[in-house]
Amino acid sequence: MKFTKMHGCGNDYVYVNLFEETVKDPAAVSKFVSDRHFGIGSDGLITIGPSELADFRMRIYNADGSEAEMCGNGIRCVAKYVYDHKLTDKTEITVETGAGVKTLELTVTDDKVESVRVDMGEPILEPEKIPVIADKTPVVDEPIIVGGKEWRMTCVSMGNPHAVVFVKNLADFEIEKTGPLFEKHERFPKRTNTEFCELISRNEVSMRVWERGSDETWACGTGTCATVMACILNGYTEDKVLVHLKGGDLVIEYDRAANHIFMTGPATEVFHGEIENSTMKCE
Ligand SMILES: N[C@@H](CCC[C@H](N)C(=O)O)C(=O)O
Repeated sequence: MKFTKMHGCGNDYVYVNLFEETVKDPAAVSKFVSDRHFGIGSDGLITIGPSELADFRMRIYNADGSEAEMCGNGIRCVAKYVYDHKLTDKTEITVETGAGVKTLELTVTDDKVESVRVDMGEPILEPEKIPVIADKTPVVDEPIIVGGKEWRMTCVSMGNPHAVVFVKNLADFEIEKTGPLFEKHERFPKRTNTEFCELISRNEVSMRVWERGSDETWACGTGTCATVMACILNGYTEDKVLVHLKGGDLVIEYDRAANHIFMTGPATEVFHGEIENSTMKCE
């Protein structure tokens, strides 16, 4: 199986081009390739293939093999892959995801994609659609007991579920202790991604993320959008925010008139490789 390793702000995936390759058991392949000791090393697997609804279709599998609806950093890398590998010459493309069709604008320098602006669509705030067990809409600054302590969360779906929690002293925050308890908390029927954030100003936020199915990652595009929406719902920031993540920065803009969120950020190709299906025990 030929693959390409790419990342967006350090959120890294193994990408497989389904125009050339077949992946029979993506959940098992994702678990194998994601292993940083016995596999390739990544936060999961992303496949790029044909679509009947859009220019391309992407599917995203977390490191534990579970399939997610959408990946913000991944979709920017998909745009870079299809343009740089000459599957398209368009600089505005559409990509089908489990969270609907997204439109992307590519910024190209020396015939390579440098950054991508994605229309991430409407933030979803109804608890049953996120899903989170709560009795009010939107779920803003809502108390939740996790690990014997009361926290406050704001919940947003960007096609996938997010709980946003504001903390002080983010650098020292014990994310590996609290993240898994949020992820598997009974109030999240489909588990959740959790963003822990510290406000810097009305236009700047720092964020760390515990991802459903992939543990702590260095960035999360959908999580960054959910964070900015949570900041706006709590009255903490303006509509355009620079978000600092462990692996880089993303710019998120909420267009109130359209009720759409736009994400702009980099996409990077690291290396290509080939791996035997027998090595992955997925023939
Ligand atoms: N890293 C991603 C989100 C990947 C999926 C997530 N772990 C989930 O299960 O919903 C991003 O950049 O958005």
